[in-house]
Amino acid sequence: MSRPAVPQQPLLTFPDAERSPLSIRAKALVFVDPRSRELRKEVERLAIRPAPVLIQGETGSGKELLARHIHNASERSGLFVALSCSGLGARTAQAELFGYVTAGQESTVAGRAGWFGSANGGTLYLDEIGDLSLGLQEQLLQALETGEVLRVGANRATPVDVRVVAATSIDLAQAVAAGKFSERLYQYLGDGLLSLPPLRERVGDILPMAEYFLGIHAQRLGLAFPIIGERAQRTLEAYSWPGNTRELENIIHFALLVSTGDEIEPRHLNLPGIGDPLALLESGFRQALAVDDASLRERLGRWLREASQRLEG
Ligand SMILES: Nc1ncnc2c1ncn2[C@@H]1O[C@H](COP(=O)(O)OP(=O)(O)OP(=O)(O)O)[C@@H](O)[C@H]1O
Repeated sequence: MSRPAVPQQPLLTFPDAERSPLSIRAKALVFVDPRSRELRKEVERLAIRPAPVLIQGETGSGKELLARHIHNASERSGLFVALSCSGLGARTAQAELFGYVTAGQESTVAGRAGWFGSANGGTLYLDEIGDLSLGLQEQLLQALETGEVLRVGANRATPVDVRVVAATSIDLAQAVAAGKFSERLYQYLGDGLLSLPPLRERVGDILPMAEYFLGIHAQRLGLAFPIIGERAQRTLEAYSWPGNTRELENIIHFALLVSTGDEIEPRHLNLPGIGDPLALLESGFRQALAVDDASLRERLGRWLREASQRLEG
């Protein structure tokens, strides 16, 4: 039996308020490292299935970009609606997510439809799904399983055709074990699990991404396109990138603005430790401790101690 059509809602504003103003939305996925290329194959495979997807990855690693890519590759005709579950109001979350009806019908169309209804025919991206309350997790699962939502204040359920792509930066299996996340929803979403490795484990992506960000920011700002010098390249590859791709983009944007010649050098990279002599000495100490030869280790240690005393004095 075919379902009654649900009108498409003319929306949307994406909740971008928490994003760094420096960050721009990449138009392309830069996936060069062998691990990323494997992941890409998995993404293409999952994208064309109607099933939900769960993307697990550290903050800034590219989960939303991947979700957009999945939506585009799925050829679903509706909108891609991005929602951060951590941004939902404690008391209004249910109405925000599933919509509501009011006697006077004075609310806006978007308000009535809720995020779920707004993604009808398209994809609902639920960032940090672990932040959803257990009650809403159950309602979400029910909506996904039945293809219907019950708006707050409504007597009848409304049919919806929504594909969910959820994302998390925490290990949801642990949240399930701790009783904080619904096991059934985890199993439902986990059918399409994508694990996005942190940037430090995709070293082959670092320089191509750096070049890519340099290109788009240089073009946007009308600046000449400097090259990334050999030493700066090694520095970028050796850094641990706790903020992942978003941090890399910010570092490259900064380097573009502060470099004067036609080459980016390590001193242009605003990374912890670079240009800070005490931090350099600290890393020297660490390396000296690892030296096999005891007398050399002792001499290096003495020399480094003297140097740091001079610096501190
Ligand atoms: N593979 C990639 N190629 C090009 N740009 C990328 C890639 N991955 C991420 N980016 C860019 O890095 C930035 C961060 O990505 P995104 O917002 O998708 O990360 P996220 O994991 O969803 O972050 P958060 O955990 O904060 O929600 C964005 O500007 C995005 O366009």
